[in-house]
Amino acid sequence: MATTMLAFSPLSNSTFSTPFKTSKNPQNLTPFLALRRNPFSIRCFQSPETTIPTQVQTFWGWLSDRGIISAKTPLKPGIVSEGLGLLAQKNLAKNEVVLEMPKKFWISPETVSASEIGSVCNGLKPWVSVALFLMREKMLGDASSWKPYIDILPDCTNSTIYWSEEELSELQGSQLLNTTLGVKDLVANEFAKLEEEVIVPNRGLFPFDMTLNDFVWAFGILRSRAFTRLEGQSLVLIPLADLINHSPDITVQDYAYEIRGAGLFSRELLFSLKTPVPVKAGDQVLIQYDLNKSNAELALDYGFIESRSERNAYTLTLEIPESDPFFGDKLDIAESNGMGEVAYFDIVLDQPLPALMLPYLRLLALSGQDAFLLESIFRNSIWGHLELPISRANEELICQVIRNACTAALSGYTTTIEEDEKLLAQSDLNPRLKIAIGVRLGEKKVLQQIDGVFKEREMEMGGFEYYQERRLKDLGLAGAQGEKLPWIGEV
Ligand SMILES: C[S@@+](CC[C@H](N)C(=O)[O-])C[C@H]1O[C@@H](n2cnc3c(N)ncnc32)[C@H](O)[C@@H]1O
Repeated sequence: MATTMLAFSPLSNSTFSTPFKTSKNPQNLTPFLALRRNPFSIRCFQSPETTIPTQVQTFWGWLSDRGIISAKTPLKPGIVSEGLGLLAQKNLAKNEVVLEMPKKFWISPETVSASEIGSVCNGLKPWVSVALFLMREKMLGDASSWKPYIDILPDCTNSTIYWSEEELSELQGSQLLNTTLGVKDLVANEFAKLEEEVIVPNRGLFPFDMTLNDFVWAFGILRSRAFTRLEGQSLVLIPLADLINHSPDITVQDYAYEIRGAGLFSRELLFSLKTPVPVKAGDQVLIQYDLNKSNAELALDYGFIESRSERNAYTLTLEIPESDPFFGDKLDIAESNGMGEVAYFDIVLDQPLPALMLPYLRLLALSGQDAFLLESIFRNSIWGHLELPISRANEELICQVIRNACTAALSGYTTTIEEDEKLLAQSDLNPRLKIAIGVRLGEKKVLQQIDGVFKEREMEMGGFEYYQERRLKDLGLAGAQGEKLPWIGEV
């Protein structure tokens, strides 16, 4: 195997966020996005205040005028430690419906198509068109019919896309840093295209100074609050419902929301939100955003992380190098088994390696005397063989490559696990710094775990049964201990 690549993986299978995929890892820290902010400062909603801000009151009045809420509505917005949130107005039972929002109050790509800018948004990616719509509505100010909603949206969250260069430097060496820079790059590219193809040629519709910062704001809003797993919808903002915060204590898999018909004789669609757990009057209604997201994904999408160990993950990217003399055969075998030239493996702290990782690695490492297994007569049975050790040379190479990659990745961080643990024990840590330390610590622990797994394999290698021994045994030509009988040649 000439090279085995370890890199970050673009992950985003969000619930309450976006269908964006990131691509490559920028190599440096230079932010192309100058967000003017003091290090570790956050404007986002801070500790609870008792009075409801005027914008929230106006928003509530706006919803009430449109008949969306009434005296019977079992929740209302309030200031909580996560910013704004939804507070129960009465005791709520598990699975009780707390909000129903008709489709005409959603902001989706359809809303954009039907709007004044619809004709110039044809062909835009759904998220780009909604981001452009949001930016424009914000700039329209009083002239926007969405103003009461736009006014309650935060200027930023603690998502890493909003971090300053100094804040990002705390993530040095981490996959999250690469992913964040990749996402920012992607957003900047989309904005440049949008500016050239839509904004500038249609100045009549966009008579404002629209900057990359504005687009990043809109992107962050979508990433943190658009619902993406709704039937028939790519992404959709649901005012009021998007004030729901996340609770790490809610671990039910079922989604707390759905789209359903408004009634037997109505063709209207409703977004319906339920509380997944019972809530006492006055307490916050919360949901689980996504049980499958890693801390890095939570940090990127929403700007928070959790302490549960399974949120710590590291994505190994493995690739069949084109320079491999057996590239074609290996690719064919990978593809016949549902994989490809590149494979991403999410390794989770305290959990076993993904089942397909060792077979894929053995395939990548196949060479020399083992290469006969790549011949077409083995095509139907090869994957079964790869599920078990092939040869000592093959297994040694895998261990060596992975352990070297772990050492290289670990050397990229500027702090050790012990230093991070000490830092995290401090009280009053800035939330962004806490996220940075938590994520880099988690990544390092996973890397250490991977290294440990392959170190153990190296030590156990002498006791493994390899392909040739299995084959001899199958043919009844090996002794009880797998030793080759003296008169046996190659099989
Ligand atoms: C869908 S919005 C929820 C409403 C939001 N709190 C607000 O003030 O507009 C998601 C954002 O809320 C905040 N949030 C939600 N749950 C949180 C949690 N458990 N811890 C910290 N922040 C949270 C994060 O800023 C996240 O990006």
